[in-house]
Amino acid sequence: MGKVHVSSHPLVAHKVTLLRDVNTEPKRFRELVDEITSLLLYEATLDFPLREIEVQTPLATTRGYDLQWRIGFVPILRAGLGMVPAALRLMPFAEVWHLGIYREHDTLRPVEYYNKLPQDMKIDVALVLDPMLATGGSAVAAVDVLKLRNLSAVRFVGLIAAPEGIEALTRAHPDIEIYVAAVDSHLNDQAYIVPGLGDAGDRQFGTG
Ligand SMILES: O=P(O)(O)OC[C@H]1O[C@H](OP(=O)(O)OP(=O)(O)O)[C@H](O)[C@@H]1O
Ligand SMILES: O=c1cc[nH]c(=O)[nH]1
Ligand SMILES: [Mg+2]
Repeated sequence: MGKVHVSSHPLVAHKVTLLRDVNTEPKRFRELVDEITSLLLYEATLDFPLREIEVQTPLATTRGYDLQWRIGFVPILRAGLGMVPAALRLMPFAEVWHLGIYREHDTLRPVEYYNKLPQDMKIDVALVLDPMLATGGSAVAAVDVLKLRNLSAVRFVGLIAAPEGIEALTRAHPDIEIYVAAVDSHLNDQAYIVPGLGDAGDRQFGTG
């Protein structure tokens, strides 16, 4: 059974507050997305399995560790793109599999528009990256895509979630782990997260 991990790190709380602020400009907004992603990924990888290896220091041979899992990042376009640099900085050996999904304005249903994922992804764990978990439609669709490729170890890493999104994602995929910086109050009548931060894609890329 998966679990919902809501960060209790003081730096995350501080940075999410700046991220929410309507006066935060796209440049600072992108920096904050990057900084919070680093902190969340620290938490999302805490239990990754290790394999013992030997390492030669200038003085001696000693025990060292290598990560056992091959890691893939699955950013959901567009807004998930802003989480990729931090992810690759921490895990430069990981693969990045882009998935284009947008939320249709009227129906709020997820529409997949870019997917070049091969049937055999040759990774052991997928970290789905998307700042917002609102109705959960986009995240559920992304995990559906991964499960069709027989990936069972999937973690969702996001910045802000609505209770409705958490409920939808855990109901559709009870086995996945969810890592977020904050869980907000509710969705408004256009399914925006309240208080939230507005449109994460528009705020990063200045398109609002
Ligand atoms: O949980 P949901 O109700 O599916 O909503 C969340 C989705 O909405 C946003 O993307 P959006 O559709 O705005 O696309 P964009 O990233 O291209 O702006 C966000 O980045 C998620 O992918
Ligand atoms: O509040 C929301 C909901 C969906 N997508 C966003 O970018 N923000
Ligand atoms: Mg958007």
